[in-house]
Amino acid sequence: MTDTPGTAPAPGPDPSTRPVPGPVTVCPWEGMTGALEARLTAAATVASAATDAGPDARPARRFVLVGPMGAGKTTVGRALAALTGLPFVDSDELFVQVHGPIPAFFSEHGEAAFRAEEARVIRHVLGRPAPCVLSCGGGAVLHPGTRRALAGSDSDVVYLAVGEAEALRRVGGGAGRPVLAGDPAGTWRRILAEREGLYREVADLVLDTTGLTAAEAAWRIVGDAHRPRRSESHP
Ligand SMILES: Nc1ncnc2c1ncn2[C@@H]1O[C@H](COP(=O)(O)OP(=O)(O)OP(=O)(O)O)[C@@H](O)[C@H]1O
Ligand SMILES: O=C(O)C1=C[C@@H](O)[C@@H](O)[C@H](O)C1
Ligand SMILES: [Mg+2]
Repeated sequence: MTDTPGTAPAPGPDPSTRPVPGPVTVCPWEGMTGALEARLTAAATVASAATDAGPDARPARRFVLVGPMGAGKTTVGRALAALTGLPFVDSDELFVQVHGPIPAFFSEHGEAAFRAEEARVIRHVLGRPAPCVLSCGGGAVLHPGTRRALAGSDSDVVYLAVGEAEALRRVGGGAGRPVLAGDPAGTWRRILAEREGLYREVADLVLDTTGLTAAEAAWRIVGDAHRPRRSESHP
């Protein structure tokens, strides 16, 4: 922020030593005209061709995966994309492409700025009429705007659940996941308790991946996709 001419500068610490405040003010997603835009545009073209093909044509779906760290959203998402031929989008991977590593962003800007950016990229993807597999970050459902976007989107939202012991085996010591820093086991349990209701609230399908391979989980999701979606059964 700059000072208005004629206004005395606000008292406070030397600005050069102040930490950089969040949130980030530029919207980098709108400038992302590269691989993401190309993939979503191609997928939208396929969807509109399917819709034009006649009343019996079945447009491709969009799958959105939510759930806690270690549930396998990224891994199962890739397997599901390979199985269905849909483009794969991972909100954490997009975040890293734009902002660099998540732990560094957390320390510099804080969690609130991360959530705001995460919500922005998810809304950007959901705002397109493009079938795809979208894997969300573990805490994406915390943002009310993301929950609204999920409820209003024509997507199959899948809550990938996982038992605590298996999740902790999968995420190891929590490397690269700043919210688990310090006490991965205790923190994982606490945040699941805080978020479980939100995962269930947005989900059309709950799938426990404990003991399943990623490929098996992907097959189960596809097998379930003939069911009416939540938005269809509760208009
Ligand atoms: N079904 C599975 N069986 C065994 N290992 C798995 C399975 N799914 C994922 N994994 C492994 O667990 C680890 C975490 O998986 P992944 O990164 O997909 O989780 P995530 O839900 O995307 O987590 P985050 O919320 O942190 O992004 C990876 O090493 C992955 O290979
Ligand atoms: O559950 C969480 O809060 C997070 C999960 C990861 O996917 C990342 O989005 C980030 O590390 C935060
Ligand atoms: Mg992931």
